[in-house]
Amino acid sequence: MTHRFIAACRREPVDRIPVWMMRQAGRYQPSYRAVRANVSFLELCRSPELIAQVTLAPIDEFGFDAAILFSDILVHLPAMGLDLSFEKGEKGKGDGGPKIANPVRTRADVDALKIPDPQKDLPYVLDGVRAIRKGLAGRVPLIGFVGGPFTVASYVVEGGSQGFTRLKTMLWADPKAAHALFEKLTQAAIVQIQAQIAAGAEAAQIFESWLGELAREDLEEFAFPHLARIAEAVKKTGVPSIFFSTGTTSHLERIAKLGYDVISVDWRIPIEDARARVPGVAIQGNYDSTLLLGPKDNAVARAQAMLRAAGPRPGYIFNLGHGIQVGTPTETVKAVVDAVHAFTWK
Ligand SMILES: Cc1c2[nH]c(c1CCC(=O)O)Cc1[nH]c(c(CCC(=O)O)c1C)Cc1[nH]c(c(CCC(=O)O)c1C)Cc1[nH]c(c(C)c1CCC(=O)O)C2
Repeated sequence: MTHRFIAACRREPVDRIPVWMMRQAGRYQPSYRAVRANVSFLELCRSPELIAQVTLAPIDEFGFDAAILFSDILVHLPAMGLDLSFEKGEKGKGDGGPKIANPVRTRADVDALKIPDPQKDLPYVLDGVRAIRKGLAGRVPLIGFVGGPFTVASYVVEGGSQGFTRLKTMLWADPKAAHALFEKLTQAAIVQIQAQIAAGAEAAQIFESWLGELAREDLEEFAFPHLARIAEAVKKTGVPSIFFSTGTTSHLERIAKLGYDVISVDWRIPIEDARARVPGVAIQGNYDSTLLLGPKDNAVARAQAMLRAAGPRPGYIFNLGHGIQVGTPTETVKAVVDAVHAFTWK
């Protein structure tokens, strides 16, 4: 029988509303922090056994309807020739953000980038996918993922989480270099997502988190053509595709034409508006993750209100508008997941 998460991606009727949460494996969980006490973030991403362990933990703990591969949108950068590390954050707060010691600034830097070979360069990701599928034993589907070209480029050009000014300046000052960079990052995304699917991923999410930084004409020139190619590549494999971004709901109708089965929206749009504006795709979202930091009863009530607003029409997946935050109480996550599963319109 088709699982309710896959059914919702395809806009088919479901027995209960499927729910998962972006970053559902992470530092808000004591079990994750225990694993990270002994290994760095990149060591964790490179161990198939640990990948499987941390991916499965939130499924067992909260009963989510989908698992998401534990990895990162930047894991392939060393294979492209970039010196990636995750900085140590403040003591007791885990690692800080990503750092790239040799960021891409010129056309020559772009030309030097290699396209990764997932079998050779990222075997631990694919072994991780296989280990997760084994551990899941068919309980819920596994989502594979890659970063979108604009979002990955922002780290590659800025050298870390330092905004978008350098990358956007490159668009105007050297558009040929920018196009060449997006082209390489698109190819890298396609080979990775295809390899994850071949290894057993049953859906694919594209994290284009920072797309809302671009104006419409720049989206048309530098982003949408690449994102449509990634959608096309996933479509050929037969698994459902999910497109995630933030700050982009003013372009929702256009994004719905990129070829993805599901569009993940943030909390800046009422969920009923998102569903009404693009009835030809499934919608995922759009709960404000900060609500999970507040009182549990309010978090549950707001989840129920969102479901009422989303309405009974097939093609809806409960998720957050962006990732779950450090400090989120696990009891609140459990209460919200249970409330989604208990919800009916009758
Ligand atoms: C922008 C981005 C990155 N990585 C990712 C994105 C896009 C999604 C988004 O917008 O939130 C994607 C990502 N990163 C991670 C996942 C795992 C799957 C999941 O549970 O959703 C996914 C899907 C684990 C992670 N990726 C990272 C962590 C924290 C690392 C730790 O354990 O200390 C996790 C669990 C580190 C990371 N990785 C990245 C940054 C900026 C940081 C530092 C910020 C932070 O610490 O939260 C790059």
